[in-house]
Amino acid sequence: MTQKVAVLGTGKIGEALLSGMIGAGWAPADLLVTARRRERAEELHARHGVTPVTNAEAAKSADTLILTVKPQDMGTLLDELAPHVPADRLVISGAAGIPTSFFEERLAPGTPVVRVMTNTPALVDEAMSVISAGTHATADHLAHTEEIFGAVGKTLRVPESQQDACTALSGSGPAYFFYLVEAMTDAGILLGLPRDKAHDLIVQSAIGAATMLRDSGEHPVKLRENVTSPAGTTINAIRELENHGVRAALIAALEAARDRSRELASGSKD
Ligand SMILES: NC(=O)C1=CN([C@@H]2O[C@H](COP(=O)(O)OP(=O)(O)OC[C@H]3O[C@@H](n4cnc5c(N)ncnc54)[C@H](OP(=O)(O)O)[C@@H]3O)[C@@H](O)[C@H]2O)C=CC1
Ligand SMILES: O=C(O)[C@@H]1CCC=N1
Repeated sequence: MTQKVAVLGTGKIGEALLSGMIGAGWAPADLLVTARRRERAEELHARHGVTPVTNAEAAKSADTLILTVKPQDMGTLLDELAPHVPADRLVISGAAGIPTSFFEERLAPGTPVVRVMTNTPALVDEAMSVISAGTHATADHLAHTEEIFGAVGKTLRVPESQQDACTALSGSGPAYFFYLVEAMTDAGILLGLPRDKAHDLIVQSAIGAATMLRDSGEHPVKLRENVTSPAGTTINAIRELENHGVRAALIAALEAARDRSRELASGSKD
């Protein structure tokens, strides 16, 4: 039997997921999308051949509903959806912070809910998607969710109690690396390199380091030690990073992201 999947609130994450699913073999005819603005719905149809519908139509005709609106818009979307979602639909939330109980309290009793935190490398099929079951989600629901998010990268099951931490690490994670590249490119300019050359040097170093982290099987400390020659250049840079508290800043930054994820749990506008 064909499984229809609807993405509700198809913005950056929703579109990356759609695109990956189509690339992995899903038929556009089996994919429904909703958007708040008509021109956005038309754009998605033109780009991917998917069918724009209303939120209520999606709830009635898709087997799986993937909700990818901002956390602050989730309450409004659920108010609109709840009367139309039969209890046998799988509801997957891609929103930061919002617990599965938020959905279970608003949808028909027994509705299976799965919470997923993915990240923007979904655009290049290198996402990290972290998956947790709600009260009524079964092994089949988790497997189906893995099949969907597996189209855009890696998946990992975690207890829901770890979702806010995972949001801080991998959900927001790409932003920290982009920030580092931006700062290191600025350093290149300070050292007299043209911006485009500095950018290329840093990006290729990032790709090389990421590939080694993934493929070498070595601990990051060992990989760093291999770059750090006695009385060499790298140790001078590392001393400055330590002097400026970069390690402590990163720990505090991720803790702040985790805390914000917790605050988003209510789906309120604050
Ligand atoms: N961006 C990221 O790196 C990540 C985001 N997330 C989570 O994914 C979710 C989406 O984020 P992102 O894609 O960045 O956000 P976007 O703003 O790009 O996408 C959300 C989309 O939902 C639309 N929308 C809002 N309300 C409704 C509604 N009632 N009916 C239909 N469409 C609606 C918005 O319309 P409009 O364009 O008119 O505003 C927008 O296009 C968030 O919950 C976020 O926490 C998770 C991991 C990473
Ligand atoms: O910043 C945010 O709230 C979203 C969730 C994880 C990444 N971006």
